[in-house]
Amino acid sequence: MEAISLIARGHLDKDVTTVVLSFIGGVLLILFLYIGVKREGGKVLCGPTPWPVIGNVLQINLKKPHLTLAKWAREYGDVYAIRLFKQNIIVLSGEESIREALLLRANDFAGRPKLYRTDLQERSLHDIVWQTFTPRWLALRKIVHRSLRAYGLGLREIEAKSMHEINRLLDIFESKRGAAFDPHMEIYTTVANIMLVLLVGKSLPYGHRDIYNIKRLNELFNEGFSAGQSRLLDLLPWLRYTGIKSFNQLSEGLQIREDLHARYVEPLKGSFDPENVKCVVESLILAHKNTHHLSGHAGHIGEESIREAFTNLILAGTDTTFTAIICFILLMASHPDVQDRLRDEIDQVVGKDRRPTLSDRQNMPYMGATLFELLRYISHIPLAIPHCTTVDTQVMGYSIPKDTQIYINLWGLHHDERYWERPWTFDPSRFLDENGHVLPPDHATRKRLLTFSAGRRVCLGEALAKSRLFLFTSSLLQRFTLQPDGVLPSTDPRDFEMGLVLHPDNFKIKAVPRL
Ligand code: HEM
Repeated sequence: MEAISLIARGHLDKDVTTVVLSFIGGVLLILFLYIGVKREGGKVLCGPTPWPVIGNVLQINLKKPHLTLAKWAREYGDVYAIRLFKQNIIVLSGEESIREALLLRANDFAGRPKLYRTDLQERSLHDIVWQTFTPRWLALRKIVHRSLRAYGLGLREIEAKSMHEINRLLDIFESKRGAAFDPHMEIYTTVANIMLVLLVGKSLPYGHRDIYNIKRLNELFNEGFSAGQSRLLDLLPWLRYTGIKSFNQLSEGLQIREDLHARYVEPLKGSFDPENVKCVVESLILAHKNTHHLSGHAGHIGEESIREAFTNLILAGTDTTFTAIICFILLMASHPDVQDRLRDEIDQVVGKDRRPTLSDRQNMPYMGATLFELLRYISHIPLAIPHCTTVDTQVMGYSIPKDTQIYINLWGLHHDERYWERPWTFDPSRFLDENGHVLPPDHATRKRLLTFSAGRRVCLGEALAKSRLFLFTSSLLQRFTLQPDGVLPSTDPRDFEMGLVLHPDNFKIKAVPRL
């Protein structure tokens, strides 16, 4: 204060005046940014204090942002704010805040943020995953869901389409005769093939270049759309001129995607027969033709949407399930007690003379509990996909303005000590009651498991993913004992590599035949 009054009276020399004024300006700027982040109206939002200009960027582990966000949830609570450069993001971590946002205020939180990465080639205008909450998106999601149901979600369709591919995989495992091998590419091929059959009506031979192309595209988009380093491209789009890796990854991915469209989507338009629709892409072509008269309106399915839906589904439907199966194998090899108990259950319910079917699920509670625990423990889509508010709204008494970006911290929710005893222990029994039955869906523990998220943006492939996981895992353990080859990589998901989807390190396995 004394300095200010000296300046006002002109008693300080010019240099000192400049220093003092700069200091006061700096303090005011920090206060301004601080208040900007913390006070969104209503209750005052807490959060790590942002630095001037860059916000919290340097305080976050950009390789594993979910670890930092979970740590901050313990410090600042279930609703807190962070700032990345000039962008405010609200992080929801607790059960109450996530359920209120996604279920009670479903429409308010159903948007997707506008990001440089998803706006490239206007993809966010036509796809399911990144398009924001509009009547047009609703119409597209409804049609894709309906066609997934028709060509993939019915029990008979899934079983027929999946078991053919799974049997091919099991024969490859058998051919290894118990020797150690790396199962990643074989499993990836099987999962991708089930999606291809569903989407375009055909599968590819093992080793086909397009399986590698789909895998490469998945890797590129997985890194390119994570909440980690590649996020910088949204905040500072000019970085694309600096040769930044994430921009090159996106460009390469977009080219592979074009090539896949040309080889798998375009030919179906030529051979399309409206009387004999056999797969999801053909049913979208039919919807495109049937909605032609609505051109320019919400209900119209454009050509771009057919292509984008193909990309969304082949990517979302492959990497997520592939990673869950790989983690299952890794956990079985390191938890022989769980593996033995599962095999006993399979032997008892299915026996050895037939393959498991989806109708066996209801009689296999330990398998059900193990798959729930797998999805909780690995939480391999740790921050879901960013949401965005569509109107001025609130959660747990905190006011949140329209167009605010929201992170749904599933990782934090699934490893929160308030809800899960020993959250870093893999323990399927937490999903069983005292009689050995799987906890019912309305049990508090089940309601806290939100691996597929919830509400308007809930995963479109939840039923498909759960069915395929059951068929894969039960068929695998029916025929093989899974054993480690030497030292396995860490099974602790905190060590997994970050992307939109987390992955463990590669490993080899022995699949010793049982039958
Ligand atoms: C274990 C397997 C899977 C897991 C854990 C998983 C999880 C998720 C999660 C957390 C989201 C984000 C939801 C949100 O933003 O709140 C999501 C979205 C989505 N998933 Fe899955 N998923 C899996 C498998 C699949 C499969 C097999 C398909 C394909 C049929 C699929 C298609 C989608 C689509 C299209 C979206 C975007 C939905 C939208 O934005 O409206 N997923 N998934």
